[in-house]
Amino acid sequence: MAVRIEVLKEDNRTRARLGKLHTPHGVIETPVFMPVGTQATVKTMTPEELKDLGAGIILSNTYHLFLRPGHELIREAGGLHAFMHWDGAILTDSGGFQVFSLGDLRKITEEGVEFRSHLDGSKKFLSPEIATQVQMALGSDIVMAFDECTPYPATRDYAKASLERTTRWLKRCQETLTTTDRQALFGIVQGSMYEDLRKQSAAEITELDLPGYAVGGLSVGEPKELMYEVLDYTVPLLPKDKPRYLMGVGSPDALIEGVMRGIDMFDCVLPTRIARNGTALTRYGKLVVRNAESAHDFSPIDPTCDCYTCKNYSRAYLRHLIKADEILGLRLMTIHNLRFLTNLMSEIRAAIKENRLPEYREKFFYEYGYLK
Ligand SMILES: Nc1cc(CSc2ncc[nH]2)c2nc(N)[nH]c(=O)c2c1
Repeated sequence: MAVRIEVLKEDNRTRARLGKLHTPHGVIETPVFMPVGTQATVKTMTPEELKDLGAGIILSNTYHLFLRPGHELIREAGGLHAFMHWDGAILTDSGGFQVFSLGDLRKITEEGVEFRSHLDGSKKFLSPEIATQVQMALGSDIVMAFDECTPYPATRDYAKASLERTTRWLKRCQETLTTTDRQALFGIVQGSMYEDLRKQSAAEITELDLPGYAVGGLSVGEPKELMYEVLDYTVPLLPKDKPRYLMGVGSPDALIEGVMRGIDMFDCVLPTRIARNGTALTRYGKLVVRNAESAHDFSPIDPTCDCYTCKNYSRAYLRHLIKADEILGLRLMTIHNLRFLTNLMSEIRAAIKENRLPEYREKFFYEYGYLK
């Protein structure tokens, strides 16, 4: 069954949409934040805990699983859903981004990318064909095209050559997929921070009439205001009847700003990563639980939060666990941060439904400390 979005409502004052993302592994309400499970696990969480937290779709990574344990082993296990005991939806990133940010990059050619594994330094090669075949072996519900995430900053010439190669690579991904699997392929718009290049990339990508489109090449170190500016002119170029996915975003404020600009899907490693080093997300801003100020604080991270951690544990205890490098600390902090984000997204969906998203943003930003 194809991946498709059912847009239930378009906000009357912003570009926000309320929708349902239909996938072979369930229907997910949008806008949605997708937890990241890079190595076939959302670190420290069992699939049952993820479901309890409200997660319906998670991300995993071609690059990592290709290197270890290998996609053939996962195919042998019956695919990624069976291998990791997750019956919700899975979106897999194509590996391009990770090669640039993780592997010891050797070189990019028209054929693909040669690199050295970050695990053992051995020479590896990923191409649009290989990245697509890996994702088919994993059996993911949403397959991301093999793209080059144009680094920031980039010259116009580099950005133009890069987006044009990404388009050629997308066509090779599409040719690799069978007709049925093509219904899972999302294209990725590049073009760095140049409006005319974003227009060109969007035109080339949307010509292929894919089931969904991602805005790539953002959240790569540029100022947030610049990211929002690029979204302002890029998102309207994407078809309204297809899901829009902003890759690698983000923090609570960026999630709200992205929804206002018409984004349906988000993912970011930060919430789970900062949880493991003792930082909690709250509606009042970030709380660094490991700091001394929490040592004698026997209140929960956030008294308004309904998560298992906030209902049963104090900041003092969490600080102790994190300082003592206790595994339970990693788990309790992750539970809180993921629940915070699923609650944030459901509050955003309610605000869209009730025509009060701009007011919700104002209130959130004021409480969160963004509007002094
Ligand atoms: N910022 C950003 C983040 C990611 C990783 S998204 C992700 N993969 C695994 C977890 N999360 C990107 N991935 C691709 N393929 N292209 C991009 O332009 C891009 C940009």
